[in-house]
Amino acid sequence: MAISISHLGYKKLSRVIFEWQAADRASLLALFVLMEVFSHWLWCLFVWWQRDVYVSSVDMDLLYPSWIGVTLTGIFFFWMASRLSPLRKDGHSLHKWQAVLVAVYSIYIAVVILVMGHSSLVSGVSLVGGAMLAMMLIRRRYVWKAFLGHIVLIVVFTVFPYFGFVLPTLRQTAVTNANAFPVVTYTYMGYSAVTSVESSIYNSILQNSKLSWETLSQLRFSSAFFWRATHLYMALPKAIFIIYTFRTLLLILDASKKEILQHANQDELTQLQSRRYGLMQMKEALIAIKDQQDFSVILLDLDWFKEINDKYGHEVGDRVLAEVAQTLLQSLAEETIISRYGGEEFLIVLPDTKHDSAMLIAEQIRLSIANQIINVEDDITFNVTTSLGLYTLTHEERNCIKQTQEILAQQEAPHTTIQTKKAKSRAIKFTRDQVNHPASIDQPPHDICQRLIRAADKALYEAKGRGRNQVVSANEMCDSEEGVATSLYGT
Ligand SMILES: Nc1nc2c(ncn2[C@@H]2O[C@H](COP(=O)(O)OP(=O)(O)OP(=O)(O)O)[C@@H](O)[C@H]2O)c(=O)[nH]1
Repeated sequence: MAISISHLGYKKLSRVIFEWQAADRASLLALFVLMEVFSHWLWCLFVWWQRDVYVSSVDMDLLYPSWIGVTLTGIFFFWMASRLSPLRKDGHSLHKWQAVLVAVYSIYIAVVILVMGHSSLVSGVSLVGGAMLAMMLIRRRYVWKAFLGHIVLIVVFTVFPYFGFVLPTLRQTAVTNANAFPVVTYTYMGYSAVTSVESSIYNSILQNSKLSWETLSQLRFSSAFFWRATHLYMALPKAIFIIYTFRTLLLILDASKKEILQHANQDELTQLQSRRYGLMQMKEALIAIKDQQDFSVILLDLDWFKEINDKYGHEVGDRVLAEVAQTLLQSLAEETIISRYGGEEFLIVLPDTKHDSAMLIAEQIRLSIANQIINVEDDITFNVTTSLGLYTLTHEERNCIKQTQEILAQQEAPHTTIQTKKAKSRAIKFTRDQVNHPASIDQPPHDICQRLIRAADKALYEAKGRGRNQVVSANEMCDSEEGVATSLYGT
């Protein structure tokens, strides 16, 4: 393998395997197959060793050619595992080798199922599990084709006997005496034969309702027990291994999903929420707000930031942004939504905060940042100032919006209730789009976040115009002029 794996822990090792090159993963699959073939080889050795015991359960004439077949297949996969890794750069022949690998393995497994007898456990695990494992490690197109071919082979083998073809099977199959113990079986057993074998085993083991070691050791003479144990031996280690690999894959997927979400939701430089995630959180907070609660939004922009960049360089500019973000995180409560809205602009959402409290908080933020000393080098320090625009959506205004939504909804209906003229005219524009997108009148208008931010932005613009390093409230501007109100309620 290309990577030394001795020092890697379980999780790291799992991740490393999925980051391997295609050729290394294909040779890993060849090695897994080799392990499986070797376990089949050991089974043949065991049966040959105990041939006196199993001569009545296993067709010994077929055991030897099967054993030779298993040995040759094992040598082939051993050779293939050693050939695949050096193929890393040659994609074309790698594809060819992958196709050969799955084709030979599919035929091998089909023959194993055939000669071992149709155990649903072995065929199920091989068909589904083998395909899943191979899809993780080599080209999916080949595995898919092999999977379909495998299904065809199983169907063909199943219907063959109905056309008079005798297929070879290692299993001696015919019940000669189901009541004797040890039971000798020669045919493929039907349900009633299996039941009688089970009950004779049960009666023999539990003599006088007690477990007897002597009768327990006699179990190995039972053909039914032997073949069940064989099928478990063939299927279970493979099933456990495949489920383990799948679990590992899912763990890696979970970790990757978490990483991707973190990248999408977090701004890398400041570690604050990204603009998209901040807006999403803001909308959720707006939906969750209770009847009597007010909702405040602050837009904060660094003053003369271009000059800082020009004077000290972009790296220092980046550090300023990161330090301002840290100040925001430290000075605001946990439920506050803080996101990087643009280059040097931050959006702060204060759910359940009245206008006066929000003004106090904004003023505190401004002071904290202004008092923060930025060190460029040992002897060079400076301060940055910020301008903040604030807007508070009061619960009265929200009620007004809600009422207007109701008015517009009722205008669709034949009977309308009488509403105050003022509320109607203020809110009608705000909710016009909502009626065009009729979700629910309990939901805020779909672009309400943009409108609140737009109002805060007007106030921010005003703060810049008044000389920077100050907080301006859009609500106070709203009381003195119509501009902000129009931007909030208009389109
Ligand atoms: N270092 C750094 N600079 C950035 C980043 N994003 C935006 N900027 C810079 O921020 C500056 C913003 O400049 P302006 O929009 O003119 O604003 P200003 O200089 O702060 O002036 P006022 O906002 O009017 O006080 C630009 O020079 C951008 O290049 C960033 O991530 N890192």
